Amino acid sequence: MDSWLAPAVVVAIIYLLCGGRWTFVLLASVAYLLSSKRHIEEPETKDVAESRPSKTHACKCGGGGCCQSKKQPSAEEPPSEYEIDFTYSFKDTEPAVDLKRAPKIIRANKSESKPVSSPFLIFYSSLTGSSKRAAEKVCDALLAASKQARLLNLDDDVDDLDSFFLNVPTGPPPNYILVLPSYDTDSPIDYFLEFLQDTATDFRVDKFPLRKVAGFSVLGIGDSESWASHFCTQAVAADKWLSKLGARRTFPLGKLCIKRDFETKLQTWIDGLIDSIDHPILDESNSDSSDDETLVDVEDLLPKTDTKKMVADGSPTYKSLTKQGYSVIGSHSGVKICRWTKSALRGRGSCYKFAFYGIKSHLCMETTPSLSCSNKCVFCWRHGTNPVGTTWRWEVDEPEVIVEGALQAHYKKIKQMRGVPGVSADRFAEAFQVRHCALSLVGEPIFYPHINRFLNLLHEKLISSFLVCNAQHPDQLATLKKVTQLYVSIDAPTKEELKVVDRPLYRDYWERLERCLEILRTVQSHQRTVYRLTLVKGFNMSDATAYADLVAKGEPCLIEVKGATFCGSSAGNGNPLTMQNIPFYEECQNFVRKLTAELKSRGLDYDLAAEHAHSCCILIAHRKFFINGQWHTHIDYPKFFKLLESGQSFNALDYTAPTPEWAYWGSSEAGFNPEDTKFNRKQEKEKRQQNM
Ligand SMILES: Cc1cc2nc3c(=O)[nH]c(=O)nc-3n(C[C@H](O)[C@H](O)[C@H](O)COP(=O)(O)O)c2cc1C
Ligand code: SF4
Repeated sequence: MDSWLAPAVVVAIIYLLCGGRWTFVLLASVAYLLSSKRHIEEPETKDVAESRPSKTHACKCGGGGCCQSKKQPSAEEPPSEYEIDFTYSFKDTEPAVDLKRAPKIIRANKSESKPVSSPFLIFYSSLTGSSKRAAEKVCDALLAASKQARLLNLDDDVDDLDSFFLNVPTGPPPNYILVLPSYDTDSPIDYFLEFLQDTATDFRVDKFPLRKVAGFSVLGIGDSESWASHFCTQAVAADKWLSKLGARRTFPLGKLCIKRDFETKLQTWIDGLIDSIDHPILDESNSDSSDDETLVDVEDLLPKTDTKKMVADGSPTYKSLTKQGYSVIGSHSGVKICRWTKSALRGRGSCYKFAFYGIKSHLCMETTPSLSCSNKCVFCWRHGTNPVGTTWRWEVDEPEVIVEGALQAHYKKIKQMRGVPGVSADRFAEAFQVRHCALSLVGEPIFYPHINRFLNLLHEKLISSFLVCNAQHPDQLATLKKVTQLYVSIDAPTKEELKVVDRPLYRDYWERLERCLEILRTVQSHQRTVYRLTLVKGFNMSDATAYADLVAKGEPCLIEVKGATFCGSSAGNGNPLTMQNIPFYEECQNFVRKLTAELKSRGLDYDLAAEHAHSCCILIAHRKFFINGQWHTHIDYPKFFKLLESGQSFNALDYTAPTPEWAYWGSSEAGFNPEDTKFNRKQEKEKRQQNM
């Protein structure tokens, strides 16, 4: 029947039955309509009840009851939400730490953006090579699966963590894979984790900067047999911090033990990763979602350990340093006998410091109370294994231990020179009374929290102090007590170039440098201050004008300009320099001429004072050191100690001494002491061959 005909017939019957009274007709009609509506709805309710899953349905939430109220997705219609246990990705690995709430369920929402076409950036860090090999395998597998993939060593290829872990490279959003070993001793990953943590807790930056990456996965490499309670802790922490920074986890954290079926499990993880690319599981639950209550804080995940040693016995860093002739003193200091000390013992000449300041190399000890540094300079050999950091996070040794330890280690090395041909008996005897300490070996000496007590101990022993700092620690520089000579390294004249040359860890590296120069001109103007410029061709030699600006800022007493030294091939040590970057002496001479002209042109009273051609080193001095027609760049050491002992305030001009003429800029000796024997390796070799 037509839908309108039945109600009309009903209304007509009611009208006739109630004798034509419209009120009754109206009430009866409303009652009829209501009852018929209920009748229409009832079958629908029944349909939904029939669609509920049966008790035997395989539920992804593990019986937690979530699906009781939700419609079950069909095969054609993918679910909009996944729930995965990310706590342990491999069932047979031991739990790394005693989790407070386990197993941890992370709820993940399906993202709009798919990482399918995203390029992969595979970051790794490796001290002994296994993580590097694993990362290469991941990379090869991705390339074989026709994905774009690029390997990046976090310690060498990534100069600026900001450009990947605060900002994201431009272009299609990349997918990050991190392959990380774990070390309970200090390792470069500690700095990486410190960086992630600082970024995540820095209120000045975007709370979720890594939302822009397509996704991330972490593969941890460790040793669950020897480090059961610390197994892969650093990878676990990295996984959590990346998530906290807003990155979405596309594949679960893998934790592989190098001693347990490593290759097979690595392959399984890689296969799973590749498989997940086309079926992405995107987890973004750590980014400020309301479900955060189910998550465990990363601090809770990490075992509470004591402060680490910067260089622990037996650690890869320790092995690397000792292999190169360094003696590690305590846990963060080092000493090494330099080639000039050996040369001076054999009467073959001292280093440029003898020509410029009167330091005899056989009386000099090169040491550092902090092997760690806040830069990764291109001309430094130590990349990859060196401790780095912006804050002191290690155990601290007492200065007495370092001074005594360094002297003993130095004397031990001198003793080994006893039988070397050509060693002068007099110089050999003198060498057991160190007179000068060059705090310039590697690392950053003023980073050491007790640097002032350390300097006091040296001075008490009448050992002069030549302290070189990297212009990144203005607070420590401002409170530094008197040193014999205070250096600041100026490795590039502009903000942009400094970033490339020094690869600084601090974001405000340029402001720090500027503050340091300001401190030299003001608070530390009583010191004998020196700018040290290390010239690297193609990096920092083009802009003499900008260097002059920096000289005007800090008004140093002296400017030491030195051509960079080649410290071996770039392979393996992260040093990107080749011989092409090492300037010839002539190029250094041209540079200092330009710089001096630039200084003079703006009324800054500096001039070329001395040179040591053999070391490719030139000294520019303020004209106040040109006294009575003679340069006075040398130091009267006994006077320095006398003034220090007196407690009175004094400045650089109070303990100067005349520079010998053979060290003058332009002299025929070009800085070579005429009393020493010039040793020409090539000629000596030829002579030996003729005598054979
Ligand atoms: C000094 C030292 C400390 C280590 N500490 C840990 C640790 O805390 N947790 C862990 O799972 N593995 C630890 N390991 C094992 C390394 O993570 C493992 O050897 C790994 O393969 C090193 O990776 P790499 O070769 O890429 O540097 C340590 C190894 C050494 C030599
Ligand atoms: S400041 Fe010195 S120790 Fe530090 S990275 Fe540069 S060259 Fe190496």
